[in-house]
Amino acid sequence: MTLLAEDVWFRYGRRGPWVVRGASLAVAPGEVVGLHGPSGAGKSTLGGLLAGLVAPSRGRVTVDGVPPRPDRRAGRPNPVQFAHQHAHLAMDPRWSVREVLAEAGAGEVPAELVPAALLDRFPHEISGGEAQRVNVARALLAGPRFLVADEITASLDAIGQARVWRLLLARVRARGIGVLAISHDRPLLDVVADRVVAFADLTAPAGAEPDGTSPDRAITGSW
Ligand SMILES: Nc1ncnc2c1ncn2[C@@H]1O[C@H](COP(=O)(O)OP(=O)(O)OP(=O)(O)O)[C@@H](O)[C@H]1O
Repeated sequence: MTLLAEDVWFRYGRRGPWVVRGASLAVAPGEVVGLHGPSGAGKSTLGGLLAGLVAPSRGRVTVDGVPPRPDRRAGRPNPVQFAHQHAHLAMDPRWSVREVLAEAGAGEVPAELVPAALLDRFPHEISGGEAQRVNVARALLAGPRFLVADEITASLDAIGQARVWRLLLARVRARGIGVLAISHDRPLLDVVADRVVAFADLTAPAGAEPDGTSPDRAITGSW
């Protein structure tokens, strides 16, 4: 079972600039792949495509040959879970942390990620770093085969980052979960990932646009 993007193109709206331009990428079970690139390059968009949150305009994203999506009839969550960069936005503000986690799945919640004192608080009552840890715990509770981890420790200090990654890596290695770790922090990726891919290296050459879109409208990293 491999998470696979094959010649994936994506743009927001029918006439927007291409944000993802012919990207191909594979994540194997148990592998941690780093995705590095400047702010605004399109890393989160590609992460969302790999998690099935949005569909490619062209190309395919598959897990074991089928697009990643939940199987609602069988009650199975999406095999590719997405831990969102903007953790607060990914939580229902009316739900306590306990409810957010219970909805994801049953199982032990690592206290190092979510201390018991946080469980009965609501999203607006926890910090950005705490919200990121709740989101990581939630993604793990869903029992994923793959995890897209989008800047999951950006709101944490260095010690907090190290703790979350140590715990996460131990769990994903034990369960054979493949991870796409997205960050603009290259030194962090060099430590946590088995290999690091530069977003720019996933970009098709100018002139390869499927419908002749002018290359100068393509986004290749805005900073
Ligand atoms: N929903 C949207 N509608 C229109 N454009 C969008 C949308 N989401 C993102 N974009 C644009 O797509 C481009 C890529 O955004 P994306 O969030 O994927 O980049 P990123 O590399 O993850 O950036 P960062 O590191 O700053 O999070 C940006 O120019 C952004 O403005």
